[in-house]
Order: sequence, then structure tokens, then C-alpha cells
Amino acid sequence: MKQPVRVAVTGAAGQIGYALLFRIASGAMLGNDQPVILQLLDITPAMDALQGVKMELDDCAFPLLADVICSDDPNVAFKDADYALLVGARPRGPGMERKDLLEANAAIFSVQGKALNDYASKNVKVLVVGNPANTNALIAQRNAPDLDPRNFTAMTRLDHNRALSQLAQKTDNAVTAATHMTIWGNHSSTQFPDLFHAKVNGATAIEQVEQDWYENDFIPTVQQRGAAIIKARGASSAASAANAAIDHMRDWALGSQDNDWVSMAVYSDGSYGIQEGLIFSFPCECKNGDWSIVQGLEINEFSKAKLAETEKELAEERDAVSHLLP
Ligand SMILES: NC(=O)C1=CN([C@@H]2O[C@H](COP(=O)(O)OP(=O)(O)OC[C@H]3O[C@@H](n4cnc5c(N)ncnc54)[C@H](O)[C@@H]3O)[C@@H](O)[C@H]2O)C=CC1
Ligand SMILES: O=C([O-])CC(=O)C(=O)O
Repeated sequence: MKQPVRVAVTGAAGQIGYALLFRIASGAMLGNDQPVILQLLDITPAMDALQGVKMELDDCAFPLLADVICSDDPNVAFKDADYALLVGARPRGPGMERKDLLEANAAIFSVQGKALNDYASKNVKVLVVGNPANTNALIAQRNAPDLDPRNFTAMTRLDHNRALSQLAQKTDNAVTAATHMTIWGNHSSTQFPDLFHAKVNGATAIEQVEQDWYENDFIPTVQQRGAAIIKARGASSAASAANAAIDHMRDWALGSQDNDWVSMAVYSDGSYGIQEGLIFSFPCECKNGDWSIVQGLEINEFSKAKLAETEKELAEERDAVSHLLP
């Protein structure tokens, strides 16, 4: 039997937390042979609700769940954490853009970046889900100077999965026929879902759909899907967001599929001309517990303009929180 690993989850009493924790404890994220210790963080007024979640985790009698620690102190929740899923943050309501949450949520991520720096494992794999996810990840990363910036990622896997599903449905295929999807840039309405490199049944996707559908239906549908869910449900995506977080962490830890790639917002090393240091979503391959940006894709003029737009937005978000970036 493997030694348990420590998985910290923030916002654990919230709606994504409720869809996420039971799947982590069941082995869906790190494998059916990997015991886990859940280290759950929420704010003080949510401690009763968090205890209720812990009671339910106990009541599942998950064979892989070695322990559950509940706390309102990030220094406790992140202690020796091998994985950290930073979900805890305010969600947006109808009519808001995700960056409207920057002021409310940014401070959370400077505190948590410092706590990760001081208490987590030096190899901790961090996924930021709380919005605006890319810039919150940047804040956490910059407040953790002793950790490798590559340890900090933000979630665009939900956008990636949305795009796969839309493409498969449009072309009348099973979702497994759609591969090589890329979400470039920010988890926001400027994100660029790329069908020039995506494939359906192994052939270039853009050649199997009309350009008009791509530009005027597919791209806005994927960009606005979060808002459409909020309008329909009266609350933001939770089960699909939790599912995407599981997918992101599983692939990072255990490897992505051969002959395919996934979208992850990661520390830009200047690939594709994107400013170094931004947390930008790229096509990534995962192997041996590490990710790398897929290199050498040709970027046409249409895509170049889209990449520039989402990069500009991320640079503006970064500049708006410069007081939190040591
Ligand atoms: N990146 C992505 O694709 C997605 C991101 N999101 C974002 O995820 C975040 C969480 O969403 P929900 O679970 O629906 O919200 P929620 O409001 O149901 O839960 C948030 C939880 O975080 C807790 N929290 C607040 N401040 C905290 C702090 N300083 N430390 C620890 N916990 C704290 C709250 O008490 C609450 O329990 C939101 O910002 C939402 O916009 C949601 C869907 C997809
Ligand atoms: O749209 C929102 O605010 C929640 C979210 O990030 C998503 O569903 O992609």
C-alpha cells in the first residue's frame, strides 16, 4: 500500500467543494491505489458546515481516505500539502465578469500563497479554481518566492471540456472523437478556443465545420458558457467545475493521454511570444508528474489577434493587483 498524500482543498464547505471532495476521496483524482489525507480549509463562520461535510466523508467509509483535517487556518490546512486545490473565493452573479471579483478575492490568494510557501511541501502542485483564476494564481505564485513558479497553475480545463463537447455535438460524434483542443489565455470571455489544431477523428477540426459557426457560435458559446450556467441555474457551475479540477490534477499527477494534450493555465516562459510570468493557458502535455507546453504549433493571423487580446487582458489584471505582487 502506498503512503497517503496530503490534499488541501480551500472553500471546502462551498458548492464546488461538495462536488469535489467525495471524488478525491474515492480515488478519482490520484488513482485507486493512492490513499489521501484531506486537509480542508474554509472561513470561521463555515466551520459548522465543514464539520457536516466531514461527517458525510466519514459516512462513505472510503477505503482510500486516511484522515480528514478541518481548519480555518491556512497554515494548518497547507501543512506538508502535496496537492492544493484553491477553490475558496466568492463566485460571480448574473451580469458580472470574472475580473469583477478581483477586488473581493485577490487578498485571499496573497495570504494563501504565503502559507503555501511556508508550510506546504516544496513540490506542492497548486491548482487555482477561484475566480479570476489566472490572476489569483499569479498572486499566490508571487507570494511564494521559495516555491518553483511552475508549481502554480489555474484551471481552464472546464473550458477545454466544454469546447470538446460542443465540437463533438456539432460534428455528430462521440466526445472521444474530439482531441487536441486548446484553450489559450485567460479563463474569461477573452479566452481563445482553437479549432485550427483540434481534431475530430484524427482530422483537422476547422475543416469539418463552417468558419461562420466557428467564429459566431462556437467561440462565443465556449467563452460565455459560465454565464449561461449562472443564468440557468442561478448559481455558477459546480459539478462540472469539480470534474474539471479532478481531470486537471489527475493528468498533472499521473500523465495526460498519449497523442493528445490538455489545456492548463501555467507560468509563461515566453512560449508563443506570451509575456513571461503571466499565468496563461497553453496546450500542455503531462508526464512524470510534470507539465510542458506543446511547442511548434503554427499560429495564423486570426489566432494571433485572439492571443494578443487575452494576453492584454491578463496584463491589465496583473497591473490592477500590482500592490499584491511582491
Ligand atoms: N476556474 C473555473 O473554471 C471555475 C471557477 N469557479 C470559481 O470557484 C470559486 C468557488 O465557487 P463555489 O464553490 O461555487 O462558491 P461557494 O460560494 O459555494 O463556495 C466558496 C467557499 O469558499 C469559502 N471561502 C471564502 N473565502 C475563503 C478563504 N479566505 N479561505 C477559505 N475558504 C474561503 C466560502 O466560505 C465558501 O464555503 C468561485 O470564485 C467561482 O467563480 C467556478 C466554476 C469554474
Ligand atoms: O462563470 C463563472 O463565474 C464560473 C466559472 O468560472 C465557469 O463556470 O467557468
